[in-house]
Amino acid sequence: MSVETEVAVVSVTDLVAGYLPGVNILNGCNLEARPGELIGIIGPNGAGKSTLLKAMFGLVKVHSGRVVVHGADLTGLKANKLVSRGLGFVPQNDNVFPTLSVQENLEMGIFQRPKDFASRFEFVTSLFPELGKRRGQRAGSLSGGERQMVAMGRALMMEPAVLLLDEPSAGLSPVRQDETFLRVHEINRAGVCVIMVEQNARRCLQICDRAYVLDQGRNAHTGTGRELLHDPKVIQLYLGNLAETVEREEADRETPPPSG
Ligand SMILES: Nc1ncnc2c1ncn2[C@@H]1O[C@H](COP(=O)(O)OP(=O)(O)OP(=O)(O)O)[C@@H](O)[C@H]1O
Repeated sequence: MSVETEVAVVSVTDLVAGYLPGVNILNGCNLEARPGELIGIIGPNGAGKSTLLKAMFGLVKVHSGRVVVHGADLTGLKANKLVSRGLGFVPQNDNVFPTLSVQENLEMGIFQRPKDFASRFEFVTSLFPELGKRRGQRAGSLSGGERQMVAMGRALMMEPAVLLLDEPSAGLSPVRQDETFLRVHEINRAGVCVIMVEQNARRCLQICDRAYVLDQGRNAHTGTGRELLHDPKVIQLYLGNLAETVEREEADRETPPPSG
């Protein structure tokens, strides 16, 4: 075992997984997240990014390979077991109970440890003060960005060591997307290791410590967010052309990403 693997919060090794027998979507993915890291997963449509998160969270059948959390092999465990072993997952869709209030949604997040509700509610509302103010409001009546906060808040109730986020900015307006990236950054700064799948690759690379580019169910590139943002191959294949990159960087300089 390498030193890096020993200190990893999560390590995924040679993961082969898929929805149907004999049809692999992941063809040997590897990923590692160390304490306090914000990890991005980007890549083209259909690359298997969401499938990787779902396989880590026991929602997709793993055919071979391993998912290790804090040194324990948790491959193939069911989601409820994984939650109590330190994994949190926020799916892209249907991630709140719309008929329940904000507070009830957060209570659902910690039904396994109801006695800890008050202290975790305090932590979550320190990150998302709006949720405290709207605790009695039905989640279904919130905006897309607010619902995303409820979903992240609910996953944070169980004090996860690692939070898996599937496209948190999907379907939000550019302003709300920026706000969501800021929130993700704050969650990470509060000490939670975050692994985030994102369609908005550029924004994701700007805030993450390291990222993995997936293509056809395999690792295609790995590096720091900064390295990948400036890697000509990654730019050409996944971020648009160079001229566009320079143009966008100039625009981004006017609206800088959250500083760490
Ligand atoms: N429930 C499912 N049953 C069968 N195949 C599925 C299912 N969900 C996804 N797939 C297939 O798995 C492949 C990878 O999908 P996945 O959603 O992981 O890709 P992605 O990289 O997250 O793509 P996108 O950026 O478009 O969301 C696709 O070919 C998709 O059709």
